[in-house]
Amino acid sequence: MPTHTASQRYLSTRGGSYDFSFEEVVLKGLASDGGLFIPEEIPALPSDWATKWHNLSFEDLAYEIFSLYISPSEIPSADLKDIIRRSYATFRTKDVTPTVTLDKEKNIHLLELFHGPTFAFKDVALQFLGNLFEYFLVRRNEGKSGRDREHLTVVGATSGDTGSAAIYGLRGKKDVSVFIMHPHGKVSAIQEAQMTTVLDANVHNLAVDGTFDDCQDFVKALFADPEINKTHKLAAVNSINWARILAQITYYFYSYFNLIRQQSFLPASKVRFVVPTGNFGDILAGYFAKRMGLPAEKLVIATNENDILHRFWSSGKYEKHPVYGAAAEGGLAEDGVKAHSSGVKETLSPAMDILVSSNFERLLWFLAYEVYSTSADAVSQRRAQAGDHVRSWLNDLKAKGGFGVDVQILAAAQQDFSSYRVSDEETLATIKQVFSAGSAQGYVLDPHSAIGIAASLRDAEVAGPPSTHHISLSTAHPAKFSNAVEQALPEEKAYFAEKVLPEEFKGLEDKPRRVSHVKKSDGWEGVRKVVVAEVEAELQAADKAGR
Ligand SMILES: Cc1ncc(COP(=O)(O)O)c(C=O)c1O
Ligand SMILES: N[C@@H](CCOP(=O)(O)O)C(=O)O
Repeated sequence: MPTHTASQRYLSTRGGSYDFSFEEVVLKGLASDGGLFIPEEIPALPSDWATKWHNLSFEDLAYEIFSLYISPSEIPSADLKDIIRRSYATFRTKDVTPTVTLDKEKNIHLLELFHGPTFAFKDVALQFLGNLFEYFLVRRNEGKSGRDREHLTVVGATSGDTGSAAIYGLRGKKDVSVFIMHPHGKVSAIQEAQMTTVLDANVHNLAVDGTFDDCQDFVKALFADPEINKTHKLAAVNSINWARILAQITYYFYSYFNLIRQQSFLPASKVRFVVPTGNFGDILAGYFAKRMGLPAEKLVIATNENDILHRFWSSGKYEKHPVYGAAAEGGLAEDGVKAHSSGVKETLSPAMDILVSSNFERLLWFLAYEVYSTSADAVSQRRAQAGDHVRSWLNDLKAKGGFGVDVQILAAAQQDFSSYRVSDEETLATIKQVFSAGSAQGYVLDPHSAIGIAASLRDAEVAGPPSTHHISLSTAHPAKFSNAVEQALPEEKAYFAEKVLPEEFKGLEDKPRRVSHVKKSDGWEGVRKVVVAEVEAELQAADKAGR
C-alpha cells in the first residue's frame, strides 16, 4: 500500500524537482530551481463531501482538507488535529472566519478573515505554519543539544500583514529565528508598530528603503544563494510556502457551507468568490478549492491600481510596466485610473501595492499542463513540458519585464477567473456607501476589503442576483488602515475610536521598538550579512544559557 497519494507529493513549477514530501516542501519554501512547490495532483473531493462536511466546525473541516494533501505517515492524524486545534484557538471568534451579509438584495456577503491575533487574513495560515515549523523541529531535534540542533532561519518580505502574522506565529519559538523585511515608510502606522514592538530575541525586523517587490526579490535572492544555504537552513513564510496556500483553502469551503445554510441560497443558486488580490496567494487557494470540486462559478480578482493581474486577464500580457490602456505616465487609462509607466504605485490599499504576483506562477503551471499537453502523453512528460513553459515565461519576465500567452491559455484562465481594477476613489466611495446605507449600515470596511466589495457590486451587474451570490473576502480589520477609513468617513472619528478600534491597538504605537535599517543599495548581500550576524548572536546567547 502506498503511504502517499499523488496529491501528497510535490513538484516544482520550473520542472527541476519532483517527488518531495509535505515536510520537505514546508521547510524548504522555494525549490532549488527557483520554482514554487505544487502538489503533483489536485485531489478530488470524497463523493459524500457535501453531506459529510456540511456541518463541520472550521477546525474539523480544515482537518478533512489538509488530510488530502498531507500523508498520515508524515503527520499522524492525532498530531495534525492537535496542530489545527492550537492554531485556531488563538482566534477571537469560535467560528474562526464568520460570514456577514452586506447587501441582502444583491446577495453580497463578506467573509471576515481578520479575527486572528494580528487582525488580517494571514493569521489563518501563519498560525498553522508557525505550529508546523515547531512540530517538525521538535521531531528533528529530539535528543540533540547545542549546535547539533537544527535551527531554522525564516526570511520573509511584507507589505505589512504577512510580517506581523509571521512574527506572532513564531515569536519565542525554540530553534527558529525570523527576519522580516518591510518597505520603510510604506506600511501603515499600526502594521509597523505591530511588527517592531515585538521584542522577543528571535524576531528581527528590517526596514528596507525600497518597495515590497524589492523585499520579495531579496528573499528570493537569499533562497538562491549557495553560500547562505550551506550555513543556514532557510525557510519561507510568504505565500511561496505551499502550507500558506493549503491553510487558506478551508475558508472557501467553510463560507460556502455557511451560505447554503441560509434560506436565500436556493438549490439553483450560484456562488462567486471575490478576492482583493496582490501576490495571488489568497485567490490561488480558491482555485484549488474550485479544482477540488467546490461549485464556485467564478473566482473574481479585485486589484487596486497596481493592476498587473487585471491587465493579464484583459490582454493575455503579463507585464511589469503597463502599456495597455494607458497613454503615458500621468495619463489616464480607459477607466480613468492614473497611469504609471514604471514602478509600483502607492495606493490607499498598501498591502496590495505589488508589481509582480509571485503565486501567479503556480496557476501558469496548471494552465500549461492542461492546455499544451495531450492525455496521450505520459504524465511525467506532461509535467516536464509544463515546467518548460513556466521557466520560459519567467525568464522573459526577468529579462524583458514581461511575457504574453496565447489565446488558449488566456481562454483557460478566463474560464475560472474574471478581474476588476478598483481606483482609490472608488475604494473610498465604497467604504462610505457601505457605512451610510444598505443592509449593514454602520459597517466599516478596510480599504482592501472595500476593493473586493467594489468589484462585487460591479460583478453583480453582470452575474445578477437573485440566482448569484457573491462572497467577498474581507482581508483585514479597518483599524489597521485608519488613514483610508478617516479619508472616507471624516466625520466618524469618534465612532471609529469607540466602536471600531480594538483594545489591542490602543497605546501600541507608544511601545518600545526594535528595527534595523537596510539601504536598497546594500542589496540582498547586505541583508545576508545582517541575517548571518544576528543568527550567530542568537546561537551564542543560547550556548551561554545552556539551551
Ligand atoms: C489586507 C490584505 N488584503 C489583500 C492582500 C492580497 O492577498 P494576496 O497577496 O494573497 O493576493 C494582502 C496581502 O497580500 C493583504 O495584506
Ligand atoms: N500583502 C502581503 C504581501 C506578501 O504576500 P504573501 O501573501 O506572499 O506573504 C503582506 O501583507 O505582507
